[in-house]
Amino acid sequence: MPWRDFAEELVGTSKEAIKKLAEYAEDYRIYPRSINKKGKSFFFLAKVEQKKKLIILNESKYFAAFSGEIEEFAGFKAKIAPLNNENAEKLRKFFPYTAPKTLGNKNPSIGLGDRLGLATPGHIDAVKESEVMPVFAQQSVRELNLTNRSFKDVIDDVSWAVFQEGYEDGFAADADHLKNKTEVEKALKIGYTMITLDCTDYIKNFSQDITFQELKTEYEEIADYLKEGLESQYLNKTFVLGSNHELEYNKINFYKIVLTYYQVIEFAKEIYHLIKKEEKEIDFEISIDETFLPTSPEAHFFVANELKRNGIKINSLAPKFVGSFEKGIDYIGSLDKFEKHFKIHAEIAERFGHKLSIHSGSDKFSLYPIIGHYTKGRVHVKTAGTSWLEALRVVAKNNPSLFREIYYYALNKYKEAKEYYHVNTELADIPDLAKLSDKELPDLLENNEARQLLHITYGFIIEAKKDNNYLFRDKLYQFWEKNDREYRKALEEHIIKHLKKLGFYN
Ligand SMILES: O=C(O)[C@@H](O)[C@H](O)[C@H](O)C(=O)CO
Repeated sequence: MPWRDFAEELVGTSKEAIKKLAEYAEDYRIYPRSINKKGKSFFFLAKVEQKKKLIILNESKYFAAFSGEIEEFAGFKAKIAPLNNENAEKLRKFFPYTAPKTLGNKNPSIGLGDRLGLATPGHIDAVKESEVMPVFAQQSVRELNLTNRSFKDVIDDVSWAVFQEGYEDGFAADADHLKNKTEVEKALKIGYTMITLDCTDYIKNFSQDITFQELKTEYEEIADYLKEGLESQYLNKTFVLGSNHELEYNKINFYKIVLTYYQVIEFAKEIYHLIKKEEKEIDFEISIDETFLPTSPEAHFFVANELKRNGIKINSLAPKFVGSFEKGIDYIGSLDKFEKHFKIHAEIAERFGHKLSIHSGSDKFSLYPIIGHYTKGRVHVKTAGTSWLEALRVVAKNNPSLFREIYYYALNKYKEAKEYYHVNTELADIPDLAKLSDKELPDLLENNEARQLLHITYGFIIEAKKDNNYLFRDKLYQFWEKNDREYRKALEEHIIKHLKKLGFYN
C-alpha cells in the first residue's frame, strides 16, 4: 500500500524536510497539502482502497483522540481514521483553520453552496487569490431534504476538504433558509457561524387590487401599542438618504409595509435571542427575497430600521429585487430599472451597516458590475446550483451516455421539481437531446432552458432509485472521483468569472 512506504519516510522527519517529501506525496496517492505535524504525530490524508482516510503517525494525545484502526510499523504506530463526523469534530478542535468562522461585514463575501460535498477544492482554488471571504459550507433546508444530507454532512465535507488543501485563510458556514427555532438551534449546536433566516412564512403578500378600506380594516386589527409606535416613527414622514433620495411613508404604503413585515420583526426578535445566547459571534442574515413583489426601498428601510430599534444586529439582508432572479441563469429584466432600484437598496444597506445579500446569485453576469459598483464590497453573493451544473458539464464532456440518461430522467421529473423552485422555463422550451450529437452535449450547459431543467432537478437525479438501488448516484460519484481534477478546474474558472465580473478579483 503506497501510503505505508510514504509513512516510513515521513515519520521522524523535521517540519522543514516535510516540504521536500510533499513534492512527491501524490505518487503515493497522498494529498500533499494535508501533511501536518502536531506534537510528535504526523497527519495526512491518503486514498486507502479507493477511500479517503486520515492517517496519523506516532502515538500522542492527538493520535489517541481520533477513532480508527491502528497498524504497527517498525518503531511507530499508524492510525487509519475514517472521515466521519466524530473525527471531523476532533479535526476542527486540533486544526482550528478547518472550523468555520464569521464573515464580518467588511469584505465582500460569496456563498458557494455545494450540493455534492465535492466542490470545496475547486472553490478554494477560485477564492484563494481573491479578496472575498468564502462561505464553503452553505446549504438550505430545501437542498438538504432533496439530497438527503444533513447540516453535519455539509460542514464535515468542508472541514476535510479544507484540511486536504491546507487552506488556512478562513471560511464561514451558512445554515441557509431556516424557517423555525428548531432548525436554528440545531445549526448553532453543530457550529454554523451564519444563520440565514427565511421569513417567507411571516410576510403577508397582498393582492394587487386590495382597496384602501380593506387595507385600513386589516391594519386596525394590529395591537394598538404596535400601531402607535410605528405611526409616530413613519406615518406621513420622509427620510432623506445621502443621495437626497427621499423615502416617503403615506397612509397607503405605510399600512401595506406594516401589514407585510411587522410579523417578520417579531420572528427575527425571537430568533435573535437564541443567537445572542451563543458565546461566539454569529452572522445573522434576514431573507425576505422569496415574495411575489419586489422589496420596495421604503420596505427595506422599514425592516432595517425596525430591526435596529428592536436591538437586532444583522450582518446581511436579502431583499427581493426588481426583475427575475431565476436559478442558474443570467438576470431577466431591464438593467436600467435594476440599477435605479439597486443603488437605493445599496444606500440603505450602507446607512444601517449591513450587507446586501444576493440570493440566486449564480450566473447573474449582466448585474455583477452594477452590484460591485454600488455596494463597494458591502455585499454577499449567494450561489449554489451553478457548482452542481459545472459537475454536470464534466459529465456531458466525458460520459455522454450517462448525461443523456440523466437529462431524460430530469425531463420526467421537471414538473415535480417546479414545486420546489420558481422558474419560468416550460417543458416545451427545453432542448431535445435526440437532435444533438455527443459532441454538442456540453453546449447544453450554455442553454438557459437546459440549465434550469438540470438546476432544479438535482435532488431527483441524485436520489433516484430503482429496486432500492441508486439509478445515478453511485455512477456519478465514481465518475467525479475519477474526474476530480477536471471538475476542480471547471469550478475554479467558473467562480473566478463571477468574482472578476463583480470586481472582486484582480
Ligand atoms: O437552492 C436552494 O435552496 C439554495 O441554493 C438557495 O436558493 C440559496 O439561498 C441561494 O439563493 C443560492 O443561490
